[in-house]
Amino acid sequence: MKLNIEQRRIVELEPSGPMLVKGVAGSGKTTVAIRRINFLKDHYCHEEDDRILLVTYNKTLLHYIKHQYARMADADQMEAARFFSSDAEVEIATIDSLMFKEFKRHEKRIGKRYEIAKQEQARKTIILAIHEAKKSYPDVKLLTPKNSKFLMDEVEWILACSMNDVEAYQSADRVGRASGDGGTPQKLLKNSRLRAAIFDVAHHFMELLAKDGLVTFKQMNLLALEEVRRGNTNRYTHIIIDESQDLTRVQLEFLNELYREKNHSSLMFVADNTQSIYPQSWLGKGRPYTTIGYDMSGKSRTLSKNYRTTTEISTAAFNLIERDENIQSNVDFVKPALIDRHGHPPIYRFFNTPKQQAKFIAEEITVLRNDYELSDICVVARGNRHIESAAADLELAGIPCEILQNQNPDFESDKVKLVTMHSIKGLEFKVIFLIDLNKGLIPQELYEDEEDQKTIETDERKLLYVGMTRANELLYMSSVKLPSKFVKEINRNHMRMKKDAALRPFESISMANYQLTEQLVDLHSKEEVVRQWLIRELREVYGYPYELLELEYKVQQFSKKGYCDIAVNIYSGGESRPYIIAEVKSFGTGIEDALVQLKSYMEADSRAFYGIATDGLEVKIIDRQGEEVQDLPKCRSQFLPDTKNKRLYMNLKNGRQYEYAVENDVADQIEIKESGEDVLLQVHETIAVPLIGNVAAGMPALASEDYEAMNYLPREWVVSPADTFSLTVTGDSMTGAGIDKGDIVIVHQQNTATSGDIVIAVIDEEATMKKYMPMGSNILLMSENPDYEPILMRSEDVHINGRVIGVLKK
Ligand SMILES: Nc1ncnc2c1ncn2[C@@H]1O[C@H](COP(=O)(O)OP(=O)(O)OP(=O)(O)O)[C@@H](O)[C@H]1O
Repeated sequence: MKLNIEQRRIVELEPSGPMLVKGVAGSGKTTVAIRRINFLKDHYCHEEDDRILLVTYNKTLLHYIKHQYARMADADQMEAARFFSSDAEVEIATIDSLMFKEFKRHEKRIGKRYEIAKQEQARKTIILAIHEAKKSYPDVKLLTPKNSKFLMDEVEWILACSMNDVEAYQSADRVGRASGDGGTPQKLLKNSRLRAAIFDVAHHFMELLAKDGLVTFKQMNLLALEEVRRGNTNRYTHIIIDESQDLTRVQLEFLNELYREKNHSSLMFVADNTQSIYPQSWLGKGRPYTTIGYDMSGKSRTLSKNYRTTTEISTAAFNLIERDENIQSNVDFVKPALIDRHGHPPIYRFFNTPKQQAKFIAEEITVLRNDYELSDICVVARGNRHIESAAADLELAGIPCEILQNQNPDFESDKVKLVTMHSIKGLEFKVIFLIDLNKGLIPQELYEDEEDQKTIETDERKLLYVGMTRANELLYMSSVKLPSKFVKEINRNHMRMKKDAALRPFESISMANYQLTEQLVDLHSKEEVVRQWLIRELREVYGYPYELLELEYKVQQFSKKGYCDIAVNIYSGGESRPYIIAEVKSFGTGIEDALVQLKSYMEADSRAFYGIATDGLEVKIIDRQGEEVQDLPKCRSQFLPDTKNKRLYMNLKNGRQYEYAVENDVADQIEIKESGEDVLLQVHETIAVPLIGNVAAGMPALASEDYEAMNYLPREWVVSPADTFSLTVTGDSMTGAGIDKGDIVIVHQQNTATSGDIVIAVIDEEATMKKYMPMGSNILLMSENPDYEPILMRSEDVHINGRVIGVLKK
């Protein structure tokens, strides 16, 4: 892979202390971090004690990065220059393992062993701590076991941020907590009695745990920080911190202690705040780097091009976060730039039961095996429980799989991988199944207080964003029972119901927006909502106008009559006939019966080419042989009724006849063919000829704007556009010349005529159309209809108004 210019610049940047690389998901931040190791090793590790550390957030990412680094190292082996690189030590480790090591040193030094408190122990202890604090703060209402979750989170935050004294906590900005913006009072006011009470809870909590020889993870980190500050640990000349947006303040301070500042040293923070998914993260909440002692002005670089996912997947993922004010307003927010790589939009499916979801995944994977290795596929869920149950389902379906949290995962094993949304951060797979996107599961419903709940929803939204942006090529999303509100927020245009069909996922349509209601018998029937959704898809996605759709289409089956839910009628050879027929069932009730019905209708009326059966949840499209096909064809212009106004034009100037067609709503777009020919003649210029009345009415002044309509003709058909007008034929005296009542004659205004011309002549103030035959000083005006006698007039009694140069037949 060739790095882009900005990526290469970052890899090869001259070290000068702290720097920040921010970028969108998939922009190559980790790639750059890995490549930079070798660059630093080759050029900035010339002293004996120079060491490089790449820190990752979690174990899965660690294994993944080690796997990538090993691959890159293999490729690099071949480069001769690398034989001369330094032997500087490179360590790739998770932040937890680094801190745990230090914690162990701490234990050893003080000769005491701690036990990590289990969740249940911590929960019980916080309740005891609340009771203790209540003794000093009886007036603080929040101090009740009912709020133990809120208080536990706050205590954890105090520990994660190393708020050692109450003053520090009293003055801290509690970014990420309910701010009172929603009109409710802000709970955690600075310098408040409430904060003092919470700090007291934290104090009792730690004291109570200590009595039992217990510590929490956060306390363990504090002890590690204390230990590393003693200065007996090996330090690193270069530290690269991947996913730094997720670290707590204590973790960041710890890494700062591990950093050995030299003239050629560097400390690179790699971050994407849009992927900050932990409530206790420090920088990810938008805090400036100055809060940890670094001034990043002029020292940050941005990567905005997403190389990982297709434009379609990126667009849907971005749609999920773009409405969240908290995300958009973060100081380090970077808007993704899309690369021109297209693929399937995310496929979204909804299921009534977990079993249906499991069946769908297994079936889909079985088909995907034609194009993908099992190791390309990863199933992702919000929590461990769902991952475990999905793994069991896959095993049951005979699909080998492996949960990635396990020690030393083998990324290349021929097994489908399963992982939680938190652990998939930083990883990528060609195919991702995001399962159980259910109400209550994502966002988790943790707080009763609406404001508190809202604060965690931004992190939860980012978590789903992380999951969506892991897919290289295909992203499946699914819900069981009630869909997550996040899924409902993604614009339906960005998702599909099936991999190879253009149908968007089901969406319920309100009755006020029902279409073709004049054809409906029962607006309230359960099936109607599914039918209306399908009508909308046929209209908006496949382009079939409502005029082509017929509801309750009658199908004659021997002696029986059946009524098909929708027929899409198309026009062919001027005739209308069914092209697609559809059977719908009430939402989620299955499509087996619908398919049977559909097939019998298609057998009875063999004109339909395609059938579609759906219950809004499942969909099947079949051809007239009953075979399943991937998609319906889109509407083509030849399916529509002919909207052209076709007429015959008799050109009296050259004696030829033409087929004249004009689009109804674009009158100046005319098509001309010589009669009987297939080839369209080129019309270089059209002119508008006013229709100013009818023949019997004579000819009003041409200048009058009071004409009835315009007829457009090719310029070459007339002599002089300014002297040309047209009249509607009222009588039948010229039928023999092919000019009938209702036709339009095109007239060139002139006072003279030659023998045989058809003219508009005025006799006794009455206009008439006749054939002009001069006979000495007389003129014979002939009809082309044996019912009418020729009229012989003296020349001076006949006034010629114009000559008919063409006839536009009715
Ligand atoms: N210049 C490039 N050309 C082609 N592919 C690239 C380029 N840079 C990165 N990639 C690919 O894009 C994908 C994402 O890269 P990487 O994992 O480094 O991104 P990231 O910014 O760390 O993503 P995230 O923050 O979402 O974990 C990888 O498959 C990587 O190989």
